[in-house]
Amino acid sequence: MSRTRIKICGITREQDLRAAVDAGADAVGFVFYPKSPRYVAPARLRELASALPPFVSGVGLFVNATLDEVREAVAAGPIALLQFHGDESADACAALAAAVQRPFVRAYRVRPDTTAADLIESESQYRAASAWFSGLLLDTWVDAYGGAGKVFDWSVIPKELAPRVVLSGGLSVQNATGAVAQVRPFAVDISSGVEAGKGIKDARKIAAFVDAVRAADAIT
Ligand SMILES: O=C(O)c1ccccc1N[C@@H]1O[C@H](COP(=O)(O)O)[C@@H](O)[C@H]1O
Repeated sequence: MSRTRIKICGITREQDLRAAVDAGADAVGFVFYPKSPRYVAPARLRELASALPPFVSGVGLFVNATLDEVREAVAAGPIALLQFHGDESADACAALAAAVQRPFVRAYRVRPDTTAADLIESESQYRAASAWFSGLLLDTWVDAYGGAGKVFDWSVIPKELAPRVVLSGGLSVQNATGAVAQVRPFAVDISSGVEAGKGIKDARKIAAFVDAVRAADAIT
C-alpha cells in the first residue's frame, strides 16, 4: 500500500496548524503572497513556528517574489521546501532555491488545452535547470494564481509522471478518494477545500480529507 503524502496549505492560525498535524498531514503550507487572503508575513511565521513539530515540513509558497522576500521568509521560520506558484522561469526558480539552499516544487497551472507532452517537457526542463527541483505541483489554470478550488481534467496526467507529481486544484473531502485512486500522485495539496472561510481552516474537513486520501491508499 502506497501512502500518499498530504499537504494542507494556507495555514494562518495555530489551531489550524495543530489540526493538520493531528490529522496526520506531512506538510503545511504558508502563503507569502500578500494578495492572498491566506497571506502570512514572515513575522507571523515566526509565531506559528512553535506549533510545528518535528517531521512535519513547512512549505513556503511564493508568487513572483524577490530574492529578498524569499530570504526573509526562510530566515523567519522552518521552511523546508519552496513552492513557486507564479510566473517564475525555470532559471529564476533555480536561482532562488540555490540562494536559500532549499528544494522547490514548481506549480504548473493546467489549462484546458494542456497536453501530457507539455507536462513531461516542463518536468524535464525544471529537472535540467536545477538540482534543487523536487517535482511538479499540478494546479488548475484560473485567472488568479491559486487557491481557487477549481479542478482540472486529471486524465491529462501521464501515467509515468503521476508517481512524482503533487496533485492540487479543487481537491475536497468529496473528490479526494476518487482523485487519488485515479491519478495515484506522490502527494496531494489542498487549501480552500478544507476551509470554513478564506484563510480559516475547518478541523473536521481536514480530518475527513486525510481519511478520504487514506481510503484511496487502502485500495490496491
Ligand atoms: O492559497 C492561496 O491563497 C494561493 C495563492 C496564490 C497561489 C497559490 C495559492 N494556493 C495554492 O493553490 C493550489 C490550489 O488550491 P485549492 O485547494 O484549489 O484551494 C494549492 O496548491 C495551494 O497551495
